[in-house]
Amino acid sequence: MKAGIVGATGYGGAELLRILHSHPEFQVGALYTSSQQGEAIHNHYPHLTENFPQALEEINPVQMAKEMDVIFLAVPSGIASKLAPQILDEGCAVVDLSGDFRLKNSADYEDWYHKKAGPEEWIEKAVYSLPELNRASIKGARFISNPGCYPTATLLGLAPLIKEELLVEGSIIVDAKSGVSGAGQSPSLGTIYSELNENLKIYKVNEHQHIPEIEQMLKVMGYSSPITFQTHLVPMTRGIMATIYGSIETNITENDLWNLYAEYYRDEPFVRVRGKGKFPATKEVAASNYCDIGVAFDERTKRATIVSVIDNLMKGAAGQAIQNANIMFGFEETTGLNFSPVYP
Ligand SMILES: NC(=O)C1=CN([C@@H]2O[C@H](COP(=O)(O)OP(=O)(O)OC[C@H]3O[C@@H](n4cnc5c(N)ncnc54)[C@H](OP(=O)(O)O)[C@@H]3O)[C@@H](O)[C@H]2O)C=CC1
Ligand SMILES: CC(=O)N[C@@H](CCC(=O)OP(=O)(O)O)C(=O)O
Repeated sequence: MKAGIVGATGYGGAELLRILHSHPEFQVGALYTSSQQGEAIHNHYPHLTENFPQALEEINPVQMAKEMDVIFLAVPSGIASKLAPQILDEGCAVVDLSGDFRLKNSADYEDWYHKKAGPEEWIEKAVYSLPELNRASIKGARFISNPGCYPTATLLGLAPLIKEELLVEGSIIVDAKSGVSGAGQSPSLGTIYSELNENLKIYKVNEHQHIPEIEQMLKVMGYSSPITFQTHLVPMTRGIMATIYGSIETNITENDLWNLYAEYYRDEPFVRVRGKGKFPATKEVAASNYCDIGVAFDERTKRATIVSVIDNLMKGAAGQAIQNANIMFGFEETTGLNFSPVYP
């Protein structure tokens, strides 16, 4: 299968290349760029020297669709909404890493992303794919909308509680933290060293574009109240930790909660539930496609605390995109993704 990558010079693109380099089923057919046509990728990323000799090509959706079996869009939101329809119209499969086709309600997209939504027809056809929660709907799809990084950590952390209808409506609070690679490679004041180093900042308070994405999926799963969701920038390169709080009125113990999570994720290759009293750290999933989860229940406050960690560029972006592409094309879901985390 020939895979083309648009936005290969970005962080998500670089991770796609790292995975595809040793993927037995997908071969990197072409790399596309809006700014570096004719250059070799190793001029931008010396760590890829000799891995990908082909020159970066200009973005021509019709041509790309003719030459590739699947196109990964690792471009900013607002760009994918223009490219994806043209590629799909030519019959080529697309996996979109951006937020452009995740929200089924265009008005929500325009409110939270402050950009014009893509064509209604393709918003409807896009399959929002978090495999652990809805892998059945991915098989046979041609257009995958890959979930956001924070929603992946949050929804995997919440799913067992939502499925068992244990959470009191309106009680979910998510305190999420991300490494700076989550903001991509383009420099900005907030991401320069002197602003980040020895610092911890909250951002997009009550305005984060991932709030409607999480709420949309929770609704499908049966929980319809709004959530409180806040994001913080941490002076580290990779990783997301979502610390999730929710009230439980049913009579349960911490042991019950742990058994629920262990059972729910027992057969999932990429979700690892920590043992009782143990909580994951971001480094324990670095550069891997794992989501690691720890759970606790405070019998005094009747509140559950769920800690969910992922690598934002892997399970939060490129890793999950390949996982989805594997399912879409009928390959073993874990193909090319059996990385142990990098530690320390
Ligand atoms: N970083 C993360 O942790 C996550 C990112 N995402 C999403 O994935 C997508 C890629 O993110 P990321 O790799 O971090 O971003 P980067 O900013 O690192 O890279 C984006 C790439 O998009 C290309 N690009 C920029 N403008 C245009 C344009 N007008 N037309 C076509 N291509 C353009 C650029 O490549 P060139 O100049 O070569 O064209 C650039 O390298 C985004 O939508 C992001 O929101 C999703 C989950 C997590
Ligand atoms: C640290 C950091 O800035 N993270 C970014 C993640 C954005 C992202 O991945 O955007 P979409 O999923 O919406 O495409 C943010 O919080 O906006």
